[in-house]
Amino acid sequence: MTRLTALTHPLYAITDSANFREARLYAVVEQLLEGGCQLLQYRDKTTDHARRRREAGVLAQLCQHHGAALIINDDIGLARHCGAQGVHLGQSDSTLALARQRLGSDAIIGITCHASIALAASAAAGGASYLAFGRFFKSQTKPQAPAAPLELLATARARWPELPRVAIGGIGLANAAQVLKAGADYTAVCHDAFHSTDPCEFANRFTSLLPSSPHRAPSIITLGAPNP
Ligand SMILES: Cc1ncc(COP(=O)(O)OP(=O)(O)O)c(N)n1
Ligand SMILES: Cc1nc(C(=O)O)sc1CCOP(=O)(O)O
Ligand SMILES: [Mg+2]
Repeated sequence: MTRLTALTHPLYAITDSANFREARLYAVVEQLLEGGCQLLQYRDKTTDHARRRREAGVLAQLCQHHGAALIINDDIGLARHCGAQGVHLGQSDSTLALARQRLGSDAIIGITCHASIALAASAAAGGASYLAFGRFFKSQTKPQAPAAPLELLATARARWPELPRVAIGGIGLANAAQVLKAGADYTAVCHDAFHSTDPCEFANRFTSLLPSSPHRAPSIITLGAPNP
């Protein structure tokens, strides 16, 4: 029987693969996982397929060891190859339907919706596991990403209360609480997570940023179960 794990930690770490590769990448990821991070995205925009396969394989093992979920950015084939729990797809990537067909009903499939409720409606209707909105702040990793207002998160929560919302773009310890309060379930963080002097402590500090409600919203990703 599949063991279900509720991913309650609000940090969704995204690898800074432009600056961290192989051993240095694994070292930071291990610390983030030790600090409680339960959701990791491998985002590497290169075409070095051998290294990408190697790194994704090691990250899959590290995540499994810590009970965390590994999501692969853009690449459904790599997600299948390394046994990741899902993929993240943007508007110019493969389709949600193809990802669902190739990865199955339990897979976590996240969709970039930028600042658009119309894109979110299409992702929700197509069976997305989470909706990603952003960029909310100035991003060092992707400065050209289109900006989004924080109010969007409450609008999405009202319309799809059970569909997890991920916020992205320039998020760190200084503004994550604001984003969670505005209606995000998860804060996706690349630069600040990988450039922290103590990634374990960085991840750990996100635990105390959760909104004070004793019951987290129903929109929590569960590993091993179709979502939402
Ligand atoms: C959690 C999350 N949200 C948004 C993105 C951006 O995806 P995309 O628009 O496909 O851009 P790239 O990341 O592929 O450059 C993401 N990766 N993760
Ligand atoms: C990959 C990505 N996508 C974004 C979007 O808005 O779609 S912002 C972004 C970069 C996130 O990294 P950082 O935490 O360093 O800002
Ligand atoms: Mg993409």
